[in-house]
Amino acid sequence: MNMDFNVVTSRANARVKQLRAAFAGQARLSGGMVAIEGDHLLEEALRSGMVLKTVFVSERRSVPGIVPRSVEVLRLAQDVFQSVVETQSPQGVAALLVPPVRTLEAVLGAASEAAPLILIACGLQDPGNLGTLVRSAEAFGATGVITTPGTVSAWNQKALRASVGSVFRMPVVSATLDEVAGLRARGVRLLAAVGAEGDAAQGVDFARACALMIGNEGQGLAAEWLEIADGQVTIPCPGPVESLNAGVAGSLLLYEASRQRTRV
Ligand SMILES: C[S@@+](CC[C@H](N)C(=O)[O-])C[C@H]1O[C@@H](n2cnc3c(N)ncnc32)[C@H](O)[C@@H]1O
Repeated sequence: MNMDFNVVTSRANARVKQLRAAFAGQARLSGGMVAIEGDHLLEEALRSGMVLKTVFVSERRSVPGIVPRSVEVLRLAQDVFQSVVETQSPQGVAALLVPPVRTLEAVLGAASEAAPLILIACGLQDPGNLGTLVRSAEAFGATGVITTPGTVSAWNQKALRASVGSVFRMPVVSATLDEVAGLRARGVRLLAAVGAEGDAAQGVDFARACALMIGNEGQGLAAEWLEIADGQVTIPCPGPVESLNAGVAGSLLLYEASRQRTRV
């Protein structure tokens, strides 16, 4: 299908409008689709088995060779392309994709996996932090990531970029307080990451099934999350800082869990 095409010169083109809505995070107008931009994310999306709806290329460049011939491709006039994309991208390629439907069950990992390792982002607002955490979760072998109500979407443009494609592969699911509390009945210990006065991370057993709850950048973990926790864990900081960045704290705890799990 993606051979040669007419150049779309109108911002009123239906697909262009969908792309713009997706970049703006307007799920209803975009038909629930997600926008991505740049060659690297496009490659990661395809490599990760994402279903691409449409690829958009600026008239100034060619269609990336990795795009399957079955995918719809639209060539946009340069001014139309630049008016739609999130950044002033020099790469001139963007795409609409259908995000995969994922369940809480997927976050627990395959039944053959003895001990789920879950990262729970409790009210994180910074998409860079969330993307970083999803990337670290994949790097350190977590089974999935949960976002709680009020947390920025993992499909946000900045979160996608910070995850460098991990969002395409890691199960990231939204869950309520009750659903998270319900994980305890599945044998998952809920560990609240707190800046001070928790058990020192290196003495906590992360090898058993557990979920690490990371709090909001400003307020930390709200009382209701602390109440359902089975324990509190702190990364000791000898330096005179009040707390660590949420993305850093979660990544360090995931590293410690991975270190314990892969110890021989
Ligand atoms: C920037 S901190 C929040 C700071 C907030 N003022 C507070 O009092 O909690 C964001 C989150 O990172 C995690 N965190 C930060 N420093 C940590 C540490 N030293 N040990 C464990 N978790 C930490 C906690 O989950 C915290 O809620």
